[in-house]
Amino acid sequence: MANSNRPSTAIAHIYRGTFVHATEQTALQILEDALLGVDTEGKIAFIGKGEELDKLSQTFGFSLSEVTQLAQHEFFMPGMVDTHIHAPQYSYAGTALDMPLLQWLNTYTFPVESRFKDLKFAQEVYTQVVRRTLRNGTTTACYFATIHTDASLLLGQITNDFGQRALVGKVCMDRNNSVKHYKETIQESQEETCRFIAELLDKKYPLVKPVVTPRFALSCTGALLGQLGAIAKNNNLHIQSHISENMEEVKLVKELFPESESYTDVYHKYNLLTDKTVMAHGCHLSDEELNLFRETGASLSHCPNSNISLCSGLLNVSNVLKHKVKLGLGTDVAGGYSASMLDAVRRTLDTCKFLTIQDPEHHTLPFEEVFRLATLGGSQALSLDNQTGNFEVGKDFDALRVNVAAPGGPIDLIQHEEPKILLEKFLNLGDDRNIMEVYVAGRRVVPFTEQTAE
Ligand SMILES: O=c1[nH]c(=O)c2nc[nH]c2[nH]1
Ligand SMILES: [Zn+2]
Repeated sequence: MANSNRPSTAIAHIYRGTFVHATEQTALQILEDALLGVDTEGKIAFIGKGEELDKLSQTFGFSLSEVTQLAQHEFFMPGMVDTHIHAPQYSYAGTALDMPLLQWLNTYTFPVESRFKDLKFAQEVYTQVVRRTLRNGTTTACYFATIHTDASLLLGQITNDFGQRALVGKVCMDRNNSVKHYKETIQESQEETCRFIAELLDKKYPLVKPVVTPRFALSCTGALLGQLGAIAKNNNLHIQSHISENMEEVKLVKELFPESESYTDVYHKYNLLTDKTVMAHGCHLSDEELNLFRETGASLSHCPNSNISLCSGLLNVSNVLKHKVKLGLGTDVAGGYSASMLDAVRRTLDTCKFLTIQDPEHHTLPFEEVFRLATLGGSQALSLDNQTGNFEVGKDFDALRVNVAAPGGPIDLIQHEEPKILLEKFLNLGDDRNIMEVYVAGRRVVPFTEQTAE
């Protein structure tokens, strides 16, 4: 039986072939010889079996010649969701990985981010990061920008122009003892956040939304955290920040906020933990703190490349999932040196294995579960799972057309592999050469068009 609704809008595209995705019930569902229809609004109109072609074509009013057939080693998978990435830090990605977090921020990050007052520089870096992430299969990204409102608005414009789904945050910080010119007064931070939200919403970009972004507890006074919690609540907005990334940071937060029971409690007190909150890292959270995440509906972004590169810690993903906390993956450019979500998948698997080496009782995640985290898990972590994350009728068609045997690509196929093996090979060995096309809300955004080409 085809899973179909009565058509309300016309069908724009029909694809036939293998589709792989995650669902609530199963980490990897494989649909072989499936038919998927996308309507003119970019939504999935039906998913059926190849043998139902005649019936579907009558119901939905398309002709058989409109069907695009995937080749033998091709499949569609949902676009990947990068739940945590710093767009300005792309300017030094792949360098500056020789210090722990707080020294790294003071030495590299703050001086570079302060340059984004310059809109020309911002335009250059932000265009590159959006192009690079899209080409690597990130259909949704949750971005930190910098404290500069106009440059942050520019990032919103660029994601919209390229057709990437995005949450964009103007960073808020009214504390910075080391790079004194890179901070705001509490009043500036509050007023500029309101201006950023109003101006971005005013643009009515269909896929781009603002996210309230206190950098982390050490960069903000309690008063600012409280104001940002109120702004998010009054406007029903997403919230993003960092939590419990490295031990020195956790210790300093305790000293700075002695009235709070834990790092998580600091954010909770200021109404910053909601079901639209995503917190990066969480490597050193206690079980009680994880319970508070679950109770509030807040989620975590696992950023394994960054956790390893800055020697911050190893997140125990199994324990997070055991506590039923929503979890996605993040590249955390540039603490993480790679802007590719395929790297985040691999480093997630590596981190599990490090933990298993340390403790053979530790349960290593199967690759299927990590695939789910990179797609559906990320959409849930960003509370966007009613729009994206998998192939369900009514969701937007956010998808990657993968050819595991792409000519000139990095994968040699020795045998006729089944779809599950093709996906495993792509996740472990593939790169952008295997991603033939990227779709966001039904629109093909890679290869780039004349408008989005250099
Ligand atoms: O990985 C990180 N990158 C950052 O830019 C940052 N700021 C606060 N905490 C942070 N952690
Ligand atoms: Zn970060």
